Amino acid sequence: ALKLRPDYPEARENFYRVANWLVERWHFLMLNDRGRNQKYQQAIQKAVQSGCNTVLDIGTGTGILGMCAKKAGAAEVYACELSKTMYELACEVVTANGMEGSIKILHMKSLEMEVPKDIPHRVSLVVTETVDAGLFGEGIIESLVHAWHHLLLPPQRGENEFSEQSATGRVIPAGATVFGMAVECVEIRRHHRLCVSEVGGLSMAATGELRSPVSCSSEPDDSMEPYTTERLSRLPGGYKPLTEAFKALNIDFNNLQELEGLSSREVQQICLPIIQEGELDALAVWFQLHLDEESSLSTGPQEDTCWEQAIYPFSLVALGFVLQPGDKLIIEISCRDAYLRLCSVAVLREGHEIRLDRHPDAQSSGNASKNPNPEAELCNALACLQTGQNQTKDFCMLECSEMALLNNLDYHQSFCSALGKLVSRLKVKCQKQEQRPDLTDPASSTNCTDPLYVLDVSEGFSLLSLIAASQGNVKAYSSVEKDKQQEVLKRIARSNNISEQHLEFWLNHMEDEQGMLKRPSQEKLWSAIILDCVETCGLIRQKLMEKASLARCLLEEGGHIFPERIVVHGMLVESDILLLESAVQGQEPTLGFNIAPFINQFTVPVHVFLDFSTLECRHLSEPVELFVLDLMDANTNYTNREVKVQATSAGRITAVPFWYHIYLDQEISVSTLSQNSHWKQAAAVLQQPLEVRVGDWVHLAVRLHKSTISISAHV
Ligand SMILES: CCc1ccncc1CNCCCCSC[C@H]1O[C@@H](n2ccc3c(N)ncnc32)[C@H](O)[C@@H]1O
Repeated sequence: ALKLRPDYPEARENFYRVANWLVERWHFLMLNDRGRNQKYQQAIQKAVQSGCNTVLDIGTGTGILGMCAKKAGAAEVYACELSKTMYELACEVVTANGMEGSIKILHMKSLEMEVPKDIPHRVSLVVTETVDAGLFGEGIIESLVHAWHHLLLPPQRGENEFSEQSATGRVIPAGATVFGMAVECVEIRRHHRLCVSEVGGLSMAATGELRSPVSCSSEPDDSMEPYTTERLSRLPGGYKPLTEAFKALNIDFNNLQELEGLSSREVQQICLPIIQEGELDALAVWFQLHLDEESSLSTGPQEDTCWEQAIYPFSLVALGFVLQPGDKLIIEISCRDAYLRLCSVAVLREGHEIRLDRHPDAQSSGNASKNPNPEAELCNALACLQTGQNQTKDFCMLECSEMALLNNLDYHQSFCSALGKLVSRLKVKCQKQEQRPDLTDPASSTNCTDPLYVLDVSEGFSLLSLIAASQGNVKAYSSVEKDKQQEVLKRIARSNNISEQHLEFWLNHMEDEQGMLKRPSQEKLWSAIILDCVETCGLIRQKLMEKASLARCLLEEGGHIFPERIVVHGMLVESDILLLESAVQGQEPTLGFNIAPFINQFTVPVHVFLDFSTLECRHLSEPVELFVLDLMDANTNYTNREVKVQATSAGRITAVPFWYHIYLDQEISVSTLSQNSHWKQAAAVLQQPLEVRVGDWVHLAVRLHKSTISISAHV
């Protein structure tokens, strides 16, 4: 659609969302990582010069590694790519670099490839970088086992073998070493477990077990992810190592037996001394990719690498459980279902062991007197872990952003105050009408014992309906849909003396947005409607203004929409990392190959899921108000605004990060940039960086069209 009508705004907005999805952001980071590209190039050159002259690039992406092999003089180069978009891109890139005749690119997964159907004979070299932050997440083990069986010449046997290199197969990278470390990190903790005992005046004692989608149990459960990923060096508040980095696993990609044995390797336990006091929040995992004997790439947190680490959050032990120096942490490592799984199973403290695999209330803190042989106790603790018999099944799963929202006390306290103000204001109004009924308008006669109606159409898990109901004489409607989540709300309501009939559930997924937004009943209107305005990624929710105008018609006299106003703030920054994550910067980082113009078609002008508080950047201006959205009065809204902002430092403006002050009423507001906000921020990346001197006035053209913010700048 964009190719046909480049100015068509809907296509443009959808393209951004689609482009973000089609081409993963790490492509830009990878291609801009000159060090990585050069290391791969050198390893490939050495292999080709030593005789590997038929090459297969598995997961070619833009084709860069295949082109390296060709340029190094390989006689035959093949490449395969499972993503259609990347396959087509690779074809364009190879053609643009004059190699279309000499690299055969296949749009298929390597596992489907056969000799001679897809490639005429077995190759002597496979290059690939099909790895994710957890190493195995892109299926590299399975791909290499298949490659050794079907696509590669047999490996070199022993040193004395005289067969020349070209008759033997080899893989680049040659192998990997996986490292781990136990960390304390509040930022991880608040995204993966409930950290508060009371929220918005509601006790959370009755919630039951709440879990994020990341399970650290060694039991593979399809609804859970084995790990999440974070860039430890960029987490707000940082992290605290609780153990030295330990070597978790070594794998040789040129050893088929080792590759095949990986998933049946017995579970490994290691015992780690705690080096400083702290709460066990997660295990962080990274790796070294050994391209060959000489060079390797690392994804470690201490490197200046751009890669994320795999994070295994810990959530089973009671909050406030502090590890002490002298403790020993027992960790279990397994990769049975092709995923690397690590979990902490026990702590050895002064001769007795504290099991970490049970829920706190089932804690049997054996002690030295009762437990003469802690190791025996530990072994049977681990044994029972194998069967997973002690994983409590009845828990409620929340997204990480929902868990962080639940832990956001300021957000809920603000709503509690704003709703309280509205409810008392409406009650006073009603009493006045009761004392002096307006005879000219019989409909205005209201019975003040009737409850007020409040509707919460927040996306996902939300406590706001309960907070409304807890104001007294309020009938609250919630759009929470999942059964388990509704049960949690009911349990919280009961334990906070909110009667069942003051809480109803409406389903949010009615066929159209009108479906959800209706009157509470024929003769009633809402006193308050709570809308969800900003997505976790930092963008305005789609169709927000339509929903707001619909909601306004459903309010009773004096009723209110929450929030009533959203003020968008932003500032001018110079940020190289944002450039590196959004577009390939010329030909130089990509070894002189002409790749940038092709992959940069997928550049999106707005970058999302940013942590602005830890983004490496230079501030070139003060924060400035960019835009105001009034949800209570549509007439004051506009779609364009010219904002002038003065540069306070000289530099090159590359982006305009923005965030929101969400006004619940005239005085009470929450910021999406606040310290324990569950929101991330977004940034408009400028088409062309803009040089400014101190004092220069920069004109920003801010446009909001269908919830998509676009910003252009000129001096
Ligand atoms: C230091 C490396 C690093 C460390 C941590 N995080 C990121 C990185 C950077 N590498 C990320 C690559 C990750 C994606 S893999 C690259 C491309 O290959 C494709 N594919 C994947 C498997 C596969 C297959 N069997 N057959 C054909 N194609 C295949 C994907 O469709 C993708 O386009």
